Amino acid sequence: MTHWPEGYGRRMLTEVDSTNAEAQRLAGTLSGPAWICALSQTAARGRRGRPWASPAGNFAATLLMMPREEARVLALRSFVASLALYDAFVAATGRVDGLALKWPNDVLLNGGKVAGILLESLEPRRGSAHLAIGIGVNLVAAPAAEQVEPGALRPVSLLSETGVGVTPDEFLTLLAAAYALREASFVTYGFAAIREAWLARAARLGDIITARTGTADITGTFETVDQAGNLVLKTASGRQAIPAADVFFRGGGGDASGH
Ligand SMILES: O=C(O)CCCC[C@@H]1SC[C@@H]2NC(=O)N[C@@H]21
Repeated sequence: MTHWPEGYGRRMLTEVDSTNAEAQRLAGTLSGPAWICALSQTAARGRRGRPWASPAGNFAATLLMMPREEARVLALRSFVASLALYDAFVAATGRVDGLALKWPNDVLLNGGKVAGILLESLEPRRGSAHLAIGIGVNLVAAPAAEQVEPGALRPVSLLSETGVGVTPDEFLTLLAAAYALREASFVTYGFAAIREAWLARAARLGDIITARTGTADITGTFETVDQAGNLVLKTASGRQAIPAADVFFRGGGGDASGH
């Protein structure tokens, strides 16, 4: 049986516009990290201003934290959180088959996107910056493939891919426990251990992929993720370290690392 981790608060909401928006409203009022979970969201947001479908039965939560760190260290929580998500899926299903991580922080199941993360840093309140790690998981339902942009991976749900039914409440406990462990590792040992574990679960490492940065499409061999969390591609014009982009796989399908 998984226990709720010590030191983390928990708020369960029936409905909210967005748990990240709620985190923003709560920033400065909490004395420690807290999970804000909602059974449904009416205005959930995804990365790059995209909407995120958040029907009842799926998981929606934001971890609000206030670590006293520089922005570049805060941003590495993207990897801490995606690893914890991976761990939570393993705990929920009892298997690693078909699970993989896609840079920067998506979780893939059987080549489709089953979970996404939206990391937002919030204006400093009472002296310390806040970080909102918003996590959405398609536990029971996923949008139709036509609803995502061309070339993006097909959305999948945990239920449709594995037959495993998990409630948002159960998933929150698994995720909070997994996150607390990965966070402790990050704080104690730094990014190196997180990076290594993340790379061992990475989808398409060594393959040719395309990173769309907003100003350019960069295609090259996915070599690694560097110490700063950048995606490193070996391209025809040399090695490029990319801090932010959407990644596209050839053929769109995207397989799993099978770690
Ligand atoms: O685009 C992505 O892949 C990130 C999706 C993040 C969605 C989650 S659901 C909980 C939290 N609240 C939001 O409004 N967004 C995040």
